[in-house]
Amino acid sequence: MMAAAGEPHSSLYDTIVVGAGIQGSFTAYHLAKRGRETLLLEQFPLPHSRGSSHGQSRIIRHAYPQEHYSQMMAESYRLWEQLEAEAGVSLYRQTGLLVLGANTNPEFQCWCRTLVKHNVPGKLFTTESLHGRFPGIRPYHGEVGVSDHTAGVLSADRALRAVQDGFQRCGGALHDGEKVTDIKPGVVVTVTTSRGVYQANSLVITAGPWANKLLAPLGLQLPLQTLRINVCYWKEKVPGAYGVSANFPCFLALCAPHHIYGLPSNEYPGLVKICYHSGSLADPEERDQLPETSALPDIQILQDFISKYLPGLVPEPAVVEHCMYTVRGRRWA
Ligand SMILES: Cc1cc2nc3c(=O)[nH]c(=O)nc-3n(C[C@H](O)[C@H](O)[C@H](O)COP(=O)(O)OP(=O)(O)OC[C@H]3O[C@@H](n4cnc5c(N)ncnc54)[C@H](O)[C@@H]3O)c2cc1C
Ligand SMILES: O=C(O)[C@@H]1CCCCN1
Repeated sequence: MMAAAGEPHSSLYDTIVVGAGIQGSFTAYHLAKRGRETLLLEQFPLPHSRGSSHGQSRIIRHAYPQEHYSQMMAESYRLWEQLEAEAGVSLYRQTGLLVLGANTNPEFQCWCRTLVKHNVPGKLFTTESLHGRFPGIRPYHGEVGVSDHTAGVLSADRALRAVQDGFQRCGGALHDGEKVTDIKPGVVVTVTTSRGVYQANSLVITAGPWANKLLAPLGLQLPLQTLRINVCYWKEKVPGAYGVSANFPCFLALCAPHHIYGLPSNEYPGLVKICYHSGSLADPEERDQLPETSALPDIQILQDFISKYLPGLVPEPAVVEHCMYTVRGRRWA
């Protein structure tokens, strides 16, 4: 249980942030760095694995088909570097990212245009040069590739800890195991929790999959859906063959209805994290209640992909963890 850091000099905070996932934690951290009296409220004792920010790894990349994401990334990399320096920890490991697809695929062409437009260092691979550079990848249907050399792996859990510690170092108050149960808007907003009542000049809600639950009593709903994601890890037939030290990159394969993505084996030696960028509708309060529908199609899609494209992996998930996505409608947030 995180100790509640220094309480504000007055009973009124400048800002209350609801939700200490990566979004809320960074929001609170940058507010406190700017001298704002900030309270960060988290319903579960930290660290926890119920939301979207937990786990060992995330991909960071410049390459996004969504223009606005690519535009934000230069500053994002700089802010990550700043946090690493302040926290004295390493959070980012450059591995490069390979986007795999058919060169006739409009989405693949969009990725290539984005990389060129933002002068992202990278390389185009023919089917032959792709297999030559990445022997562990079999371009099953003659796919080609384009790489983003700046991409890499962020240590997710370590990043959360670093930014929450930084927030408290800047005088922020972090209350975990304290659920927000009521919000009363007004010139001063009043926030009631399972342990107290607080007031602030402004409120930021970064509740991830729980956002609409918090907004409902205020008569607000966002067009969001929450999905249960299977975070699958697959065993290397030759340990290390798909590892960071074998220069295996993060990858995104545009050869399924939704993306399939993977990271080089690192956090669990001998196991490679490869997931399907979709999942089943789930309430965050009942995330692991299996849906009535048939066996999990995403795992079957992954097994089929791995059998065809990544012959050096055992096509049976060795470990399956879970995470939540919050997506806008059927399109991805
Ligand atoms: C499997 C998976 C892989 C991903 N891979 C990548 C990747 O490679 N690269 C990338 O950039 N992104 C990736 N993402 C997306 C990224 O992880 C999420 O966008 C991000 O973690 C969302 O953070 P958040 O803070 O919005 O949500 P969360 O982490 O869910 O945080 C919300 C927090 O609010 C708290 N909360 C909710 N209600 C209340 C309440 N009433 N009172 C108090 N606290 C409350 C919750 O307990 C939770 O801690 C991935 C996500 C998943 C699930
Ligand atoms: O955002 C990312 O980079 C990864 C891969 C794509 C799906 C979501 N997670």
